[in-house]
Amino acid sequence: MGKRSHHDSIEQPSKKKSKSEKSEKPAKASKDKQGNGKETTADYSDASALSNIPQSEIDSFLTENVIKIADPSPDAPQFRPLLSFDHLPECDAGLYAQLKAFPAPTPIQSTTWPLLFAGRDVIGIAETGSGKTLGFGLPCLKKLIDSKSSKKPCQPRAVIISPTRELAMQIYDQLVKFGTHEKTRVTCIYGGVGKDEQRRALQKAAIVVATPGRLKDLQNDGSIDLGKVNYLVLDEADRMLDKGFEQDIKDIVKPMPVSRRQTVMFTATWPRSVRDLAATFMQTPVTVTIGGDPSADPRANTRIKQVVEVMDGREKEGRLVQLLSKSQRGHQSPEKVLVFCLYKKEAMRIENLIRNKGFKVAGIHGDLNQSDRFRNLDAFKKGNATILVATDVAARGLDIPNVKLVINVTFPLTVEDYVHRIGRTGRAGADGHAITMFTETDKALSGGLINVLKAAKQDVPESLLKFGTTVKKKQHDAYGAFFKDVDMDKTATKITFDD
Ligand SMILES: Nc1ncnc2c1ncn2[C@@H]1O[C@H](COP(=O)(O)OP(=O)(O)OP(=O)(O)O)[C@@H](O)[C@H]1O
Repeated sequence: MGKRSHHDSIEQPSKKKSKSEKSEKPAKASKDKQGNGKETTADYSDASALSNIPQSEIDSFLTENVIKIADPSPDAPQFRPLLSFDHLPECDAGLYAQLKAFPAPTPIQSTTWPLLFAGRDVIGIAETGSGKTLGFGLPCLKKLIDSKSSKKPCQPRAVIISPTRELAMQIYDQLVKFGTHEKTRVTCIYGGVGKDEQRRALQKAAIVVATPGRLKDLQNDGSIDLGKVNYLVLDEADRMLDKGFEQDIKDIVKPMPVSRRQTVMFTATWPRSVRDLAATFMQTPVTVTIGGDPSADPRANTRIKQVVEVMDGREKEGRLVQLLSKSQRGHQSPEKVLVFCLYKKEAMRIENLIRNKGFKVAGIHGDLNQSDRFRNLDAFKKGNATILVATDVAARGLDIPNVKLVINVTFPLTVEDYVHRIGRTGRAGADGHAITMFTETDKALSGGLINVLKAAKQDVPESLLKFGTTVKKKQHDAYGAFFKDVDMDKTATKITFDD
């Protein structure tokens, strides 16, 4: 059987056979145009150990992991997913040393790595906690290590943009951990702290991880020149493309050369509302989806047990204390619990309530200064505080070990945000548990929530069904950007984005 026939099981344009299918030669991306109008310097082909694997094994891998690869370039070379770290292309500088801690690439890594090594633009959609950071991070480091680029000051080659400061730091930490030899060439810039040290670090940075506001600031005052960027990542891409960030992203991307830039977008949720805008930043991107149809409703990680409790708003605090007592006092060591609120003022009130009940609690929201935000998150990571009360600033991307339970005290503004919030538990193959308090004021989102529950084969309570199953076409232009239209806390302040 021809080695390319695995495309039968994945979404591909049917018009023509690719060049590699016709020749039956191993697929290879080179300095040639790739059928997508882009010049790349990538040189990638399947490793011989990978080429020798029977096609049936590749097909089983794609089917079992429900992997879809949609490539709009029929003539572009196609590659096999990497089934093992042994299938990675050669690279100097011990880039792969830290991978020994893991048994194998996760499906999103297996499938997107070859495409990224080959220089393609990629949209990667996979459940929360499935290793997307290394999915875009490892090819980024490899590109840097392989390049013989000059080390001009303040002209980074790669930019990774993240919606929050904590997530930017987490991505930075991962890159430094894997790219030990390049660590001095990676830097992280975000708002809420001084600019001078960041300007100094930019002098030798080849990879910059950043939040959009501070990156734009430093770009505007001439501290950074993005004209040589050839690898751009939007992590949490749907958030980065929503109305709250759209203009910043457009401004940041403007000086980056289109023809040589590889653009990469990763997320767990990919609503229709951002897809057209995404296309304007990319050139014939390959869309890789793990675990389901990208056009369906947002999908939660199926290892998370989701429970929705419909109640009156006045019952929430009593129920919260009850749940926390069970998780903190019924065990030898208290479980780590993440409690989500919608508003900053609400988060502060709930944090005080929990503290007054004698639990070890910390908080994270936009009204805290940055050092408090980092300190409190760290206390939770280390277990010095076993409960963290957060706004949606902690909903996306944060990889906190051993969070056993997520409690949503107030439902978020979108079902996508719900999927990200509960995704703070059940990471990297672990099981998780999420309990959501749902009131009549949230009923506009009942249809979307019901679909998320059903898709993950979770129980849907009768009391939730009563609110209706209709899904509104468009919920909000910007997740978390608006004041919720509910008079539950008059002093609550709007959730703002990070700079
Ligand atoms: N190949 C692998 N095998 C096992 N664990 C892995 C592998 N790659 C990464 N991980 C671990 O999985 C955890 C989750 O990874 P990561 O934070 O990248 O998830 P994510 O998909 O970006 O999640 P989110 O959608 O919430 O941002 C991390 O602790 C990471 O170290």
